[in-house]
Amino acid sequence: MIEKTERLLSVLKLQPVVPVLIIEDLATAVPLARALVAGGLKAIEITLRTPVALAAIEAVAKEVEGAVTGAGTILNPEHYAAAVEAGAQFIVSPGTTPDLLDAADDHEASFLPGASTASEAMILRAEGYDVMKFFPAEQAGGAAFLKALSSPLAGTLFCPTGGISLKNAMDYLSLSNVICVGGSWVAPRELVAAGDWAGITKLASEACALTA
Ligand SMILES: O=C[C@H](O)COP(=O)(O)O
Ligand SMILES: CC(=O)C(=O)O
Repeated sequence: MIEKTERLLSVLKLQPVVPVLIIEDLATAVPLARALVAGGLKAIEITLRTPVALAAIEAVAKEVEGAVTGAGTILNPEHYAAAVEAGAQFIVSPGTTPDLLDAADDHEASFLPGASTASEAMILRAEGYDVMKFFPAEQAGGAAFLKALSSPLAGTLFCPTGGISLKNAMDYLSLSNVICVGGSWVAPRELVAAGDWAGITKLASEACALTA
C-alpha cells in the first residue's frame, strides 16, 4: 500500500492540474493528449463515460510519449480491470465502494478514491488511503471545507475536482492538504471539436504556471 501511495503521489506531483477528459471522438484522443503534454500536463485522466474511453486510454498509453495515462469514472471492479487492461497507470473514482477497494487490492495500478465528507475520508483513512479525490469540490463545500479538514484529518491529501477553473484553482492549490486539482477546463469541448491543439497547449501551460 505504501508503495502504491508513493507511486500515486509521484504522478499527482507532476503538475498542479490533472486534466479530466471525456473523449467523444477516438481520433481526438492522441492529439489532445499530445497537446496537454506539450503544455506540461503529463498525468491525464480519461473518464469511462463514453463508448470509446477504453480505446482512448489504450491509444494514449501506447502513443503519447511523456503521458501518464489514468482512467476516471471507475465505478465498479469490471471498470477497474478493463482500465488496467487498456493501460491505465492510475485509477480514479468519484466516490468509493467496498467492491472498488477490493478491486484496488487486486491490481498494481494506484487508486485515487473519491470522498466528499469527513466520514468518507475517515473510512478511506482507516483503509490505508492517505490521498483521495474530493468530488464534487465546489458543490460539496469548496476550498473552505477542505481547509476545515486540514487540522482534524492531518496527513490526508486531496485532489479536489468539480467546478474548478483557472480562476479558483489557487484557492485550492494554496491549501496545505491539496496536492493538485482536477478539471476539464483545460480541454474545452469547442477547442477539441475544432482540433485547436495549440489552444489546448496554451490552456495547459497556463494551468501549469499556476504553481510555478
Ligand atoms: O464531471 C466532472 C469532472 O469530474 C470534472 O469536473 P469539471 O468539469 O467541473 O472540471
Ligand atoms: C469525477 C471524476 O473525476 C471521475 O469521474 O472519476
